[in-house]
Amino acid sequence: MNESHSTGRVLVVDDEPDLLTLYELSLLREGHEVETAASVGEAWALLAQRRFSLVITDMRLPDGSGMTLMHKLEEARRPEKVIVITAYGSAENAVEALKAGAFDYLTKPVDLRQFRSVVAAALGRVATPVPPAQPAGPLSQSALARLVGRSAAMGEVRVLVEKVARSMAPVLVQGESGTGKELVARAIHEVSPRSGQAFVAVNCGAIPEHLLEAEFFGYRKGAFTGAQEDRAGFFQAAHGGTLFLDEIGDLPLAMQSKLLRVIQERAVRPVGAVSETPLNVRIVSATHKDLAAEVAAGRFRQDLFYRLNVIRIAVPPLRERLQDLDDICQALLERIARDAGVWPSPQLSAEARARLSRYHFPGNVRELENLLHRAVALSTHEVIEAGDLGLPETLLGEPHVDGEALSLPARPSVPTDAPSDDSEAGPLPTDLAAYLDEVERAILVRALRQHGFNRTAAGASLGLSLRQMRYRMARLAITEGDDGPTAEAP
Ligand SMILES: Nc1ncnc2c1ncn2[C@@H]1O[C@H](COP(=O)(O)OP(=O)(O)OP(=O)(O)O)[C@@H](O)[C@H]1O
Repeated sequence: MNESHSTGRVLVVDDEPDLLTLYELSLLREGHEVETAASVGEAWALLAQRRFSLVITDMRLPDGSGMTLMHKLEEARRPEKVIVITAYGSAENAVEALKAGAFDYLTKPVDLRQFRSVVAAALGRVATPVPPAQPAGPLSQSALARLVGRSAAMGEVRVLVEKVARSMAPVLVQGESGTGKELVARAIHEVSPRSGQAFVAVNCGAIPEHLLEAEFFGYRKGAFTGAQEDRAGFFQAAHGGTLFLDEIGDLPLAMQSKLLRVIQERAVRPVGAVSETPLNVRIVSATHKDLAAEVAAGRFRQDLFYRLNVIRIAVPPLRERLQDLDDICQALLERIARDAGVWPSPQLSAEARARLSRYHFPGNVRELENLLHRAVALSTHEVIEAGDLGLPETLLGEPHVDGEALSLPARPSVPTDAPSDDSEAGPLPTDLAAYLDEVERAILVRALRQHGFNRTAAGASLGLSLRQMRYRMARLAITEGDDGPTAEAP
C-alpha cells in the first residue's frame, strides 16, 4: 500500500505495558517516531510539550477514557488525528468515538496487520495534503459548490459534509430520490484528504444478484466460467479513496453479510482467491428507504445498519426547502445553458417562478433539472414562461408560506379504468396475476399521464425509483409510443 511509506510522530496511550510494547515495536518497524503514555494525564503532559501526527489511545485508561483525551484535543483545537482502541463487542464506544471525530477505531484483540493499515491510512497524507481533485467536463465545479441552497437545512448539510470529511467514519446519506444524495457523497470525498484518490459510485440496486460478489470484490482468473483474467472489484478500485454505495437498502441479505465482513475485516477476498488483501476504503452509503424500518421488517441486517449509520446526513426533500428553489433554478439553468453552449442563460419569468413554488416536486431536484432542461429546449425566448414548464395543473398546491412544506397530493384511489374491485358482489378473477397486472398497468399509465410522462416524477409519486419504474413499464409493455413522448433524457 502506498501510504505505508509515510512516517510520522505517534503517541500511543495504553495502561497495559505488554500491549504498549507491542504497538511501539510495530510502529518503530514501520519507521515512525513513537512516544508512549499509560494514562490520560501522562499523555496530556507529552502533548503539552510537542505536536504529534497521530494519537492512538485505548478507550479504558486508569484516570479517564480515550474519549476524555479526544475531547481535550478537540477543545484545544489540536490537529492530531486520533485512533481509538475499543474492547471487543463494544461497538457503541467505537461509534461514539467516530461521532466525536476519531479518525478510525480498532477492536481488541488488535490485529497487527489491521493496525498498520489504519495507521498508514491516518498518516497517509498528513505531510502533504492533496488539493481537492477537479473532475473534468461538466462536473468541473466542486460538488460542495454545486450543493446550492441557502435554507437552514442545506446549510446544515454543508457543515456536516465538511465536518465528517476529516474522518474515516462511515456516513449514511438519507433522502428521497433526486434530493442530491450522490452530490453530498461526492462533496464528502472531495473535501476529504482522500480527494486525490478514486471516488467509486455503485448503484446497489442495479446489479444482478448473481454478479454482486464478483462486482464488489473482484475475481481471479478461472474462478467461474467466463473469468478469463483477474479482475478488480469496486472495493479494490476505491482503495485509498471513497466507495459510494447508492441504494444500499436494495442489497440482498446474503450480500449484506459479505459486505459487513469486508467492512469489519478491512480486507477483501476476490472470488476464487485464497487470501485476503487489506483495504483502505471509506464507505459512504445512501438510501431513499427508512433503513431502521427495513431492519425492523427483517430486510436489512441490524449489524450492518449499525456499521453504516455511524454518521447520518439527511437531505430534505425539495418541497421542504422551497426557499432554495430560486438559487437552485439559477444554478441549474446556468449549467444547462453552459452544457448546451447557450449564452446568456435563460431566466424564469416571475409567473414561472411562482408556479414552480406551488409544485411539490415528488422527484425533487432531479425532476426540477429535467423540467428545466425541457423548458430550455422548448422556449423560444430568453425568458422561460410558466407555460414552458409543462407542470400538471392537477398537482399544483396552495402557494407556500415561508418555506412551509406543501401537502402531498392525495393517494391515488383505485383507477376507474382498472378492473373493478367489487370484492363482495362481483366474481373473483380467474387469473389473479393477469388481473393485478392490469391494475398495475392502469395505475402506472395514470401516474405517467399526470406527470406529463416524466417517469421519475410518476415513479416518485407512487414510491418507485426510476429504475423500478422502467422495469415495471418494460414488464407491462407500457411504451412511450402508446401515450406520447417521455419528458426526460434516457
Ligand atoms: N442542492 C442542489 N443544488 C443544485 N443541484 C442539485 C442539488 N441537489 C441535487 N442537485 C442535482 O440534482 C440531480 C440529482 O442529484 P443526485 O443524483 O445527487 O440525487 P440522488 O438523491 O442521489 O438521486 P437518486 O436517489 O435517484 O440516486 C443532480 O444532477 C444534482 O447535480
